[in-house]
Amino acid sequence: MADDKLIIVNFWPSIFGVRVRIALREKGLYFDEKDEDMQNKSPLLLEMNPVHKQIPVLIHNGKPICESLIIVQYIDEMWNDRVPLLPSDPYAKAQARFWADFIEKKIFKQLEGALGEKVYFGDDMFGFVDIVLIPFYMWFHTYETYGNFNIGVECPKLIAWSKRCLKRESVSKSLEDPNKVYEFMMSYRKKLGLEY
Ligand SMILES: N[C@@H](CCC(=O)N[C@@H](CS)C(=O)NCC(=O)O)C(=O)O
Repeated sequence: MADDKLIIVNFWPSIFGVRVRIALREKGLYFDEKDEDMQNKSPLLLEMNPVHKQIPVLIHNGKPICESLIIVQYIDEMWNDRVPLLPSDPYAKAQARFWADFIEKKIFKQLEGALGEKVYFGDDMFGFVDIVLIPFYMWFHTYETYGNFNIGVECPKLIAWSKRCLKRESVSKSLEDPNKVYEFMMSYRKKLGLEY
């Protein structure tokens, strides 16, 4: 639909918001974004997501869709005439949903095993699981610094996969600069009175 109006209610460092950006860009869709002040949520956010009052919310022609995984699946179903983000085979689809759910629990090491030698999580097809996981990349530097570990040493295949994903315009245009995210975290912790 050419006259679709799409708005993401977002907060720029959010991993969840980036998923929505990537999915829309994979489908070649134009969207606007409204950045929220999370300390002072807008009436729009409270109206669009009255249950959780969280970003991201995708507003499609005035109607809100909440929860990033649900939003990405909505985008895939709504624009099913373009590159699919989920496989059509029910078993492969169930597997993709399983790993997306798993990512929500953030267990990277086992994801390294699930990726194996594949180009993307959906074999040659960049899709749902890739979209759900890649936004964490912009936080890797912050996790590593605060957690004092090196993701590249622990999970080299995940890092190589991240680089492949970053070659896609939908991903590189959607992710924020990891240094900017780190600076945001530092100033946030400072504001909370934490030393480091
Ligand atoms: N399960 C949600 C998580 C969204 C989420 O945690 N959003 C955070 C920002 S990254 C938020 O809005 N926090 C504000 C709050 O919880 O009051 C999703 O996948 O969309």
